[in-house]
Amino acid sequence: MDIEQAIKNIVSIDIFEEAKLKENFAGRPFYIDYEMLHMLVADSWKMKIKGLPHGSFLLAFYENEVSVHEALLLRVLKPVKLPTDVGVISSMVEYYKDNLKTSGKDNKLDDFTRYEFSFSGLECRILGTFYKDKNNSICFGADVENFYSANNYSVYKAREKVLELIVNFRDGHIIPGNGTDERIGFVRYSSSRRFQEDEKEVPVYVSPKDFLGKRTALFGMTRTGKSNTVKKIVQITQKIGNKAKYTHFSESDNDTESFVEDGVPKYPVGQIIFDINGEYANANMQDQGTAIFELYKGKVDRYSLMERNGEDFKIMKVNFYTDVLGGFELIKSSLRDDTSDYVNSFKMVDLIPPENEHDYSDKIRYGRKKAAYLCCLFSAGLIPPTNYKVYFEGNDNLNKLVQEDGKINPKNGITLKEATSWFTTIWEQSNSEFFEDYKKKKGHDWIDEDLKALLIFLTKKKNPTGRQNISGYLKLRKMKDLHTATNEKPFEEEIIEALAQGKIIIIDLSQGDPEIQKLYSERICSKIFNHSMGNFTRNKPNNFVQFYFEEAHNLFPKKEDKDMSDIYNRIAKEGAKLNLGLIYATQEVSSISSNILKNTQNWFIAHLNNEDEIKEIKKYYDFKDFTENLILFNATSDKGFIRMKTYSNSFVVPVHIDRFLADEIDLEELR
Ligand SMILES: Nc1ncnc2c1ncn2[C@@H]1O[C@H](COP(=O)(O)OP(=O)(O)OP(=O)(O)O)[C@@H](O)[C@H]1O
Repeated sequence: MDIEQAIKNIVSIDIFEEAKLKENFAGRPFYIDYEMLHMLVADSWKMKIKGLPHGSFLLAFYENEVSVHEALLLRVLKPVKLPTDVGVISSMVEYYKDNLKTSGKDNKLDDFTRYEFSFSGLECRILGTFYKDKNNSICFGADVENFYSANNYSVYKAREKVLELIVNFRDGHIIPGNGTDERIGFVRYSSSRRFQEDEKEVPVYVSPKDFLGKRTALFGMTRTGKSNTVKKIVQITQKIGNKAKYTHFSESDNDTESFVEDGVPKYPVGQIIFDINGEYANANMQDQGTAIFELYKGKVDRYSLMERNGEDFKIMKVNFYTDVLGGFELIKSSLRDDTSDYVNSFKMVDLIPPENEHDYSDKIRYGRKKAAYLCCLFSAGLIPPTNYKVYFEGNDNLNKLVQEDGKINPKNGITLKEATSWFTTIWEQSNSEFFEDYKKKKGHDWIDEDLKALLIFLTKKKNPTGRQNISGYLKLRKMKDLHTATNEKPFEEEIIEALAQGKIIIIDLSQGDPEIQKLYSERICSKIFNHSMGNFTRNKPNNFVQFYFEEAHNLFPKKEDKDMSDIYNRIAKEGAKLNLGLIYATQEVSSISSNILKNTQNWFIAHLNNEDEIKEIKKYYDFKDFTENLILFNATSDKGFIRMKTYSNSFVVPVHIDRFLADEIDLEELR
């Protein structure tokens, strides 16, 4: 049966008919308020319904009036005391003291006592109410509008089709069935599955619409199945992207809707994975050929930091001489933590070309600054393009200072080597008469603040006549690995184009140190963000682009970081309007900035091993009901066992995520 049919079948279920089967009876409530319900359960009832694991879904039906169709949705939380418990406990203890057997075949309990002992109380959270509206269709409200005295209700365990309807119920009214939903896993309540193994597997579907342009978090310790879940989401996204109505942007399109009517995206969906460990970009032994690049050949472009012999990788290098601003951004990010005075002044230099073409003086000053900056790159060992020359306005007197015959004239174009020696002489002679006279005449220095910062960096001398006593341009040597002298199209432009066509881009950062990983992911994200913002402000359409980050704690701003200009904060806050989605995985929930957490709509939580992380999770949705269970973990059987809250689902559902397997990718996806 295909998924569409399966979903249609769920929709046709009437829980008011099908949930109230005798064999699903779980107990009778004795206390009820707006949030909690306490009920009486018996061991025999529990046996019949194959147990009541923590987190399982129950339905409490109001039974007093035939015309009222109302059922409270409950989640099993923990045992609660019954008024009769004191008597039961003391009687049980008496049996123990008398060394009388209370269990097994030849136990010594009389029928009445055995009956009394078999009851217990159970506390359940009320998650909301299912009811029928005037049109007789089933709706869900995430609270309780009214409750009657407890004796009016009977509680049933939600199983099979009824459970399927509950866990796949969306948005109050919208029930899955629009043909775009995809299976992600099946309902799983607990690590132990003695009873659950006998029960029919109940599939859980997600709406890809929940992920597109939204923020999704995957939290869990290492080896708990986060990457597997990411791969499932990539697969689901790819499937819906294939259904896009148009393959290209239409120039005349000024309709800002991102979806066509049936929840299908208008344009293909681009996906970009920042692959810190290289597990998406490279063949992965442990996962038996489930590396994304192998499965989606032809749809994937892989980028690497280094040349990869014989492998189909594009190299991410920047030509620092032609992309001056882009290169300078990389340099500034790499010097972010260097706060010495002269480095700070260097980082503050403004290399943006003057806007006003006719401001001659500004243009001349900019020309000098740019040339001095390029000399710093050259001195640091970044190879310039062949026959590269710089042109800037010097001064006849200064040219003579550099060489008696004044032959090195920057106005006519000079090599970077010549320019370096030109600037070095100028700085060393900057106390000479020419500069004093200039200042007297013009009221400002020939060497302005920006040029001064660059010349200090270039000559390694803070004092023009002093010794070389700082590192200066040597600090740029690490940029050599990021630089290329070729004149190809910048790789970010290629990436943006490929994303618009709905490709999957994998950025293999596994060969870079953490600083390089940060630099690259920030740079690429900023370029994509700015491109989308440009489209947005010009009223042009943006297709959906989904960003995937593993080990997000290494890249994202820290919790205490309130810098809203940070690119990840911006994607989290403004991404929705630009159709940019964010999917991030980490084991350190507590280190993620609250701006990002607050803007996260989809949550997948696997095992977490400490209180700090759990404390953070507790603050969101109804995860507080699961905190104790999240600490428990069985390394063999619990991989992929998560608690999931998606945007359109009103409550957390415990799910075992399906394995991402190569042979399940159908040809349709690879179209
Ligand atoms: N849903 C699942 N069902 C069964 N096994 C799974 C599932 N998800 C993952 N696994 C198994 O667990 C292993 C670890 O999974 P995965 O790499 O997805 O974890 P992770 O949390 O991303 O780990 P890391 O943080 O180390 O990257 C996989 O090799 C796979 O064999």
